[in-house]
Amino acid sequence: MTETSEHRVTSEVGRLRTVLLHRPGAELKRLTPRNSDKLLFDAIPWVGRAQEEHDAFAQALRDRDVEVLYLTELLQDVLEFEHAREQAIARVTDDRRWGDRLRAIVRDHLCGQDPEDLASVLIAGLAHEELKAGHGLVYRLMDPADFIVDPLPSLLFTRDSSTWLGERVAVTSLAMPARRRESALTDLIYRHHPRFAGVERVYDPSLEHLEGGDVLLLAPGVIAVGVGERTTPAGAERLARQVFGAGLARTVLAVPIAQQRATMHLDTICTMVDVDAVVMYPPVADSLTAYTVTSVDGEPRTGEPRPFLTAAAEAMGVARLRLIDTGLDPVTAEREQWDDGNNTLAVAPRLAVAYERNVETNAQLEHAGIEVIRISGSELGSGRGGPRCMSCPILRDPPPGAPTA
Ligand SMILES: NC(=[NH2+])NCCC[C@H](N)C(=O)O
Repeated sequence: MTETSEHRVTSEVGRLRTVLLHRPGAELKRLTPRNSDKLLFDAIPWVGRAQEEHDAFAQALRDRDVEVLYLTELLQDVLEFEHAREQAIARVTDDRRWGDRLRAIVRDHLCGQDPEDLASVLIAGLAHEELKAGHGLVYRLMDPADFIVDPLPSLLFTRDSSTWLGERVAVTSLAMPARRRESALTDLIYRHHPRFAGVERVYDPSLEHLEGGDVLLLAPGVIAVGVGERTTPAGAERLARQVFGAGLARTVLAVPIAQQRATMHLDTICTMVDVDAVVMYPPVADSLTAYTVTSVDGEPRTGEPRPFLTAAAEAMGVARLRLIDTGLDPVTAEREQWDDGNNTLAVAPRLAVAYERNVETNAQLEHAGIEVIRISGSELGSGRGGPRCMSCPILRDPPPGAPTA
């Protein structure tokens, strides 16, 4: 592809032009106190309000001339194509819990659906009572509160199931069982949607676990990858091998993070708001380390661990990375980190979307010269994700040259 490519992302902060979002829908209505843990939500969201909040988020982006693509619409588009429908149905019916009889019934049910209804099952799942499955053993012995097809409430966080590196898409390999099927949908979209015809891949769901929330494009050619609850060391090593092979990066920084829910991805503790500035959770700012991985004849070579901020600045070719703290005091910092105060989405250098509730962090950002576009996220945040998690940038302008002093 050329200069005029419609898909290219080389940094976290270059002017955002196109983004993929998922407007939450019926899949959130599936959440109950019984299943929310397994489905990775910390509270039961008020769905109508979550949709309003999401619409306001999308509008804030459009107001800054960002093109917003919706995952559901792209999925419905591709489900018009027979071969894409077949793949989608084959993938969703490949479930060992079912047995042949239930599988045949589900397949029949799905084959009769139009693209809208099929997309809806693929995203919101299929409840026991929604299928008239006759008297087969598997169906009858199933707990009626269980799903035949599990819903995907975390699809809202489009950052994780695919991520763009240069002109290539990485369709990721999600670690949590509740989310694995998400990348079957992004895979389908990138494989069949005319908008993405000819796009090459740099990662695939069959590879080692890697989630987009762990991947930060610190600067053109420099990628940080969090290694923790979601991305494994093998996933980071594989990513390095893939990006070196494709000529997409010269340095990958593997950054170990605590294997906890609060820090499930690197972007829960650190996001970029300028070419040389990050908002970061203070308790980790000094302790975070990075293993610098470089390419020696195409093979990843790993150096000794060093402080993340030093290793990052050096790889990026800046004198230092400016640090903006989450919160003011340790307790506020912990609360605001939990509520995704670190999880900002840069629309351009020094212009970022953030949840309004993180009052202290947003004040710190403004104090440091960052313009903050505040959105409400009381319901959206119940799945533990902020503006960065909820967005997959597809096109950004190249970032302006990073200052060297
Ligand atoms: N990039 C992120 N931080 N994504 C947040 C994902 C939240 C989602 N409920 C999960 O637990 O997987």
